[in-house]
Amino acid sequence: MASSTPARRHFTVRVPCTSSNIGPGFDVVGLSLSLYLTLDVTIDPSSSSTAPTLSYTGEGAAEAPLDPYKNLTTRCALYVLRCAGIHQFPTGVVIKVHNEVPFGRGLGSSGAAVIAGILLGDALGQLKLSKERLLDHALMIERHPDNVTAALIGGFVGSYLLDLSDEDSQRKAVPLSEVLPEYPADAGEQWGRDPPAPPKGIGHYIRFGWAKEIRVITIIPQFEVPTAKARSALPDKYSKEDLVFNLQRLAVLTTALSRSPPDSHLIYQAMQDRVHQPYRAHLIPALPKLLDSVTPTSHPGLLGICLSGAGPTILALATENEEEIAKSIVGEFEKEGIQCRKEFLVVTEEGATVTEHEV
Ligand SMILES: Nc1ncnc2c1ncn2[C@@H]1O[C@H](COP(=O)(O)OP(=O)(O)OP(=O)(O)O)[C@@H](O)[C@H]1O
Ligand SMILES: N[C@@H](CCO)C(=O)O
Repeated sequence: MASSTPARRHFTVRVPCTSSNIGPGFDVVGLSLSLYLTLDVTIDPSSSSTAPTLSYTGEGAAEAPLDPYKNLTTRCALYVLRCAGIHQFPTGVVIKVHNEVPFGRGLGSSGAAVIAGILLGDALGQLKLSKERLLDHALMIERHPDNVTAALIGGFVGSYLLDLSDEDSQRKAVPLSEVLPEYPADAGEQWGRDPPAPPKGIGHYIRFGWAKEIRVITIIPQFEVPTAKARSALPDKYSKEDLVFNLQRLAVLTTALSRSPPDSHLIYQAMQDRVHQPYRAHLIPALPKLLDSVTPTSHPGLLGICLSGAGPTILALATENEEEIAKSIVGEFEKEGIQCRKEFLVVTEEGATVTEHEV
């Protein structure tokens, strides 16, 4: 019997940006927000092109590699395919990327790129992996679960990663997003060795509620802080007092943000942090001043303020007066000679999506 030619396909992958930590929840909580990384993907199996053709518009267009073996998203897709025993991309893949998520600002651009790549690999291989299995792959690439879990699941999410074995945590064949700029030479697809599939069920998460009154203000400075640099500024050990300080606040915060009407005094205090922000202050000049001067007393309507992810973006939560709050934060950055853009964002109920279109 003659084998049938694979059908042409057209699908869209859409992944929200994320703000992680929300003060005390370092590497634990993430919030998915309404700036998106979108891939428009067509597959024409009759094409002679073996490597995907990538084009890219929007944030990061000048930096993002268009070589599919170097680009973070397509490397993640290839990782998923190879874990499933599929050694190459299908022929005739054309990917048009449009990105609204600024690079290196603390809004989860790398997490969005990783989730987009995992979903791309799943869709290209028609693997139909479960959300849990998709997350396993993402967590082998971005080892802190906060951004990738919120980007995949949507909403306000808490998560943890099970301890990996020494062998799993050191696998060179995984395209680690913050550690390696690209696959190490001996893990390239032409070497033909497929990476072992990730261990099963390594990421566990829960979605929290989000009070409908809470609005999200992001102030995005015009400079980047690479996450790897912001993580290397952190100490290896913490005092018992500082850990207890954060644990107490995080326990209160996850429920406080779900209650209507939101209690500004409870939330403001519960968003204080001693685990990452103090150690990153030298990377974001206005940060200490901002955290001290923008309060529910000085700015009625404000609920809390913190560094978004590894920074430099500032996340402020408020029930009203968003314009005034944003203006004050922008003003503090301007005093340091730093220009910013402000975005009033919405918490996305839906996480990452893949939509197949008729061709
Ligand atoms: N859409 C994308 N396509 C390709 N590479 C990307 C994309 N988005 C991000 N990256 C890569 O990830 C890097 C930024 O990742 P980094 O972890 O430093 O910051 P971030 O994810 O924006 O911030 P945070 O993790 O604090 O939220 C970029 O410099 C780029 O190399
Ligand atoms: N939790 C991470 C988020 C950045 O990706 C950090 O603060 O380093």
